[in-house]
Amino acid sequence: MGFKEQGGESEKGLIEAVNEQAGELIHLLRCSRAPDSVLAEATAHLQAAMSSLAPYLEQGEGWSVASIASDTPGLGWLENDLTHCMPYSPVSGRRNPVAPSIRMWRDGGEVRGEALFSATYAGPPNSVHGGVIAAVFDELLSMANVISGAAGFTGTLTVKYHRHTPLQQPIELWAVNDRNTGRKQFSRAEMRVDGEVTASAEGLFILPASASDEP
Ligand SMILES: CC(C)(COP(=O)(O)OP(=O)(O)OC[C@H]1O[C@@H](n2cnc3c(N)ncnc32)[C@H](O)[C@@H]1OP(=O)(O)O)[C@@H](O)C(=O)NCCC(=O)NCCSC(=O)Cc1ccccc1
Repeated sequence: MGFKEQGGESEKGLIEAVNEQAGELIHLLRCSRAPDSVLAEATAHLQAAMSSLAPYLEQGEGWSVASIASDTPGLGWLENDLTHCMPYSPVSGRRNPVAPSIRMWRDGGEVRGEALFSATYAGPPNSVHGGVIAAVFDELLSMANVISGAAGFTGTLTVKYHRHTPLQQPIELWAVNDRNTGRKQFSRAEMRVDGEVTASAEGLFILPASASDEP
């Protein structure tokens, strides 16, 4: 996988803006208790929006089937925005409305970031769903691999849930690639709240035997 560095700010075009709005829509659907008349009105608006978009649905091979951006020249990632190379990711993609609010950046040989989970991602009361936490770790560990020079497939992901990870509070993200041995990549990551670890993870990622199998 040939990631290359790019300079400048990532452009937030209409595609990212409309996805941000759709994310807010998901939040409103998940958290509001609107009367039937309002739900019917909202449904009509949504059907109109779906009718507008449907003719532009892409099928088969192409950018829409991968979280990695084949429409981003060179699969570029930015030092201050590691999610740039996976805009369609369900975990961090700004062109995917199901993704929670996540930023990740490079800090030397480590990945740092911040996440804020709305009630859309709730599991236990006031807490982030454990499966969502695992998904974020998968992405975070992958980013630690990316900045080490290559990203393999997740082979084994081990998550330890130390305490509840709260909703609606900034969650500090951290990850590092410890070592690469042959085709194996070993990485660690943590989520912290006010400096306290709420969850940690270890990942063993496997680089493909041939370049044609790259993730
Ligand atoms: C590629 C591989 C993981 C391994 O297959 P092969 O290449 O044929 O492996 P081979 O048999 O040649 O063994 C080589 C060495 O590796 C070891 N080893 C092998 N497997 C495991 C293991 N599971 N766990 C631990 N170790 C394992 C094995 O013992 C051997 O060790 P040895 O040399 O004897 O010491 C394959 O099973 C697969 O595709 N799985 C599905 C992966 C998948 O779907 N993941 C989720 C989606 S990706 C994602 O989400 C990340 C992402 C996010 C965003 C964007 C981008 C990425």
